[in-house]
Amino acid sequence: KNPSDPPMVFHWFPFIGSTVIYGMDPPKFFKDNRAKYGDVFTFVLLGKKTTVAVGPAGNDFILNGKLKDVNAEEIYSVLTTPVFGRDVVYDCPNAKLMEQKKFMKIALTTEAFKSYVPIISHEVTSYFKRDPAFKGKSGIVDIPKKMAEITIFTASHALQGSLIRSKFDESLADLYHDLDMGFTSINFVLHWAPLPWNRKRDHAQRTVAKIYMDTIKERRALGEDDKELDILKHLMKSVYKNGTPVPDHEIAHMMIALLMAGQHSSSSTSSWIMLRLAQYPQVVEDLYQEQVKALGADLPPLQYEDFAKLPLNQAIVKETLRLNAPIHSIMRKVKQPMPVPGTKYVVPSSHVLLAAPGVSGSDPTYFPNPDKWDPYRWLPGSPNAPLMAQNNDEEEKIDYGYGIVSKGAASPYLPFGAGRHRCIGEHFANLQLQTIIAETVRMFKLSNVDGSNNIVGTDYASLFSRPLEPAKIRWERRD
Ligand code: HEM
Ligand SMILES: N#Cc1ccc(COc2ccc(/C=C/c3ccc(C(F)(F)[C@](O)(Cn4cnnn4)c4ccc(F)cc4F)nc3)cc2)cc1
Repeated sequence: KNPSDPPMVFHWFPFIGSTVIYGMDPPKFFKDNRAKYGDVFTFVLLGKKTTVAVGPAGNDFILNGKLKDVNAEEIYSVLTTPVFGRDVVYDCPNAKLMEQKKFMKIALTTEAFKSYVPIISHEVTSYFKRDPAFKGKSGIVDIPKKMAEITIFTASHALQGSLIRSKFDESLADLYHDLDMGFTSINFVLHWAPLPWNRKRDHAQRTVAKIYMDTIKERRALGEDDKELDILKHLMKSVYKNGTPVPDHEIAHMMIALLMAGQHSSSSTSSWIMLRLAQYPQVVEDLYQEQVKALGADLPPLQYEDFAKLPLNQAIVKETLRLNAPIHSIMRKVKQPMPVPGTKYVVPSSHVLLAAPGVSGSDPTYFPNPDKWDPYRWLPGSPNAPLMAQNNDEEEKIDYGYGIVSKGAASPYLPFGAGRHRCIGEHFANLQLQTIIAETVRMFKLSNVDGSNNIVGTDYASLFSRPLEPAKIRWERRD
């Protein structure tokens, strides 16, 4: 035992270590061990020594780690490459990922977002009108299944274009399901195993990639007639710094990556949002009134500019992501010994680093009454207002090759990560989720089936934490 090693969480068995107790409830595991060992401690996760560093300093240490010290692709590639396909995201040097993120981010323009709002609105309202679970005056529905469908339709149509969206009504839906079976945290370990779902995953990956490549050819043939502002169109025109145009198979694989990212994060988050609104029916009424006051009692069709006038609608997404972020653990391989600033610890190169931004998101130092879901805390004048470590304009900014991002070093609220691997889908996700909320509260009142203000527990076993199912809520159509 090296005196500079961070403290080790007590465990009975080698290899298993603390895997099960961590996997059951990661936030509780982090909180309990933070109380015992402080902000930096090591635990054994499936045989790997995993050093956790929590709090704003821990977030900064890991998320702003230097390329020479920390590596994401060594951890994630075994999970993502079989699903996304080769040569993209974690199956290529980081410099290439930075260029791929630049291409994706450039496509997500304000002009594109303005075109997305009517698309997302229409997908939501037509879904609620045609789905049998929402027939009649009121009813009870298992909401996660419905939100998974709504998010795949809205994300595929907006981000991938109407041609891809139309294919989700046919073959793409089942193929997506097979691909999704391979996107599980079990594959962090058993990615190599010839398990039945891994064979289905591989077949689905090849078939979906081919659908994208055929669509690319279709749209090339359309030429200037093709007016849609989706990412696929933009990637077809993208060229790497070394002069190479992005190959069709890489475009297809990036589109699969974006589909998986957008789908899992938004379907989990939108499910949590619906469950929170059912937990607090008064908030649904406040959201409805907010729209009436800001947009007029006749509630005209939503447009991009409206969301700036709906602060409570925006706060719903922020507060839900504070307590129910889909990614609870961000991991990096340590490449060379890393001294932890302000401590005597040095993290050895055999360790994996784990950042858990959600820990500071639930820390009373920054969020008074942290365990209460209170969207009003993000609006001026709330007693539970966040005590941010420092305000945003002082925050350090940096460009890793895909645009200026805040280092987020001091921020206790990082549901979209920070630094080189920071999310590029944040603005799309916010637009998509806010549109879903605004359309839903126009059509329905929501409440818990038993009228209580309880909420279901979290399933941490899957790759993205999500509500334990079934998660039923009661809806009532507004007359
Ligand atoms: C509520 C929605 C979302 C949340 C909470 C979320 C969260 C995150 C987080 C925490 C990271 C950092 C991962 C790491 O550091 O290892 C990340 C990265 C990323 N996300 Fe998202 N995300 C969301 C939606 C999206 C969407 C809609 C897209 C695509 C359209 C997307 C694409 C990406 C990409 C490309 C990265 C970069 C990964 C890297 O550089 O290694 N995300 N996201
Ligand atoms: N016993 C037991 C037992 C033990 C442990 C456990 C559970 O332990 C863990 C540990 C870590 C994790 C990590 C989650 C994780 C990381 C990366 C990714 C990702 F890469 F995939 C993503 O960031 C996703 N993303 C980004 N934005 N939106 N989505 C992404 C990036 C780019 C891209 F283009 C597409 C992408 F979609 N996805 C998820 C999850 C569970 C259960 C049971």
